[in-house]
Amino acid sequence: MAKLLKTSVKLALIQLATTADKAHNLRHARTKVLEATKAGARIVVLPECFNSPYGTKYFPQYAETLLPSPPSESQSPSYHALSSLARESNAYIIGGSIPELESSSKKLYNTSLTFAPSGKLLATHRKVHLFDIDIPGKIRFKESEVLSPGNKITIVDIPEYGKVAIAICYDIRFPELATIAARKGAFLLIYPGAFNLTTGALHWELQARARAMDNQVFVGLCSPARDMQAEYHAWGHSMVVDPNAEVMGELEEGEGVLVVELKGERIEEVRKGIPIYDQRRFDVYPDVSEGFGRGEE
Ligand SMILES: NC(=O)CCC(=O)C(=O)O
Repeated sequence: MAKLLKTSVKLALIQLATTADKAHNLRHARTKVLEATKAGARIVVLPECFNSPYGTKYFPQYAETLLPSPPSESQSPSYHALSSLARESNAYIIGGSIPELESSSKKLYNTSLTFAPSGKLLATHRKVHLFDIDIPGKIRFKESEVLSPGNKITIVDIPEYGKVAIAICYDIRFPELATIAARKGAFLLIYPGAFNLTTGALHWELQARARAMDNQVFVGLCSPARDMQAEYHAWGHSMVVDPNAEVMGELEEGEGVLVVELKGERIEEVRKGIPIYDQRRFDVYPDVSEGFGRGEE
């Protein structure tokens, strides 16, 4: 069987301290990404809403239309900063997420951009499941008040390494997305995400380890650093989990860079020991398997 992760690779998660100053956030992201690539990282991930504060009132104000051509740099500063950073650092950059304004429909999305070391945009993922929750006395948040949902699963094929699936934060709570990506051959599920002090304590690590365990793949969750002066208090604790659901590395709540080496043979080793991947009984639950695919593409 061909290895899903073709060769070992260093993955970095940047737990960035974000501010209300977008230009500062972009400069600061550059410094941290270069720190990670100096340590050997080849795939670098930024957090959800890395260029703006996280909050529905901020999304319209910080939103950018994605315009690749150079004269549009002032309209798409984050797009261009990420593209040139990928070139400068010679790494694959999974640019967390940014508020996006789709120019024709005027709709807003929470969107992740992934760039190749050439600076080329490889994929965009618009958050599919909007974060709409209401836990009395704890937290109410309704992304759907201003954002529209995306409608696709995002998998990036990196020729050197293999397939990486990208989704955003609340998307992690929907295991179908992860399972479909794994059945399509992803070796790594990446979730830029900003959980909070209520749900972070309960479910952040649990979700990461569950998605890794169910699918026997690597999982990376990348949060902004916690800022108790901000309106939204991010959980932090960015982490990488291995295909056996073991935590390979985790940050605390402050700013930090986590670099972890993903070993090429680990997925097959785990799947050999506990072969659930090949033991699924699609004959017993064919409705569930619809759309999951029967193997790698
Ligand atoms: N930004 C988000 O989608 C937050 C998701 C979250 O906190 C959760 O509990 O789920």
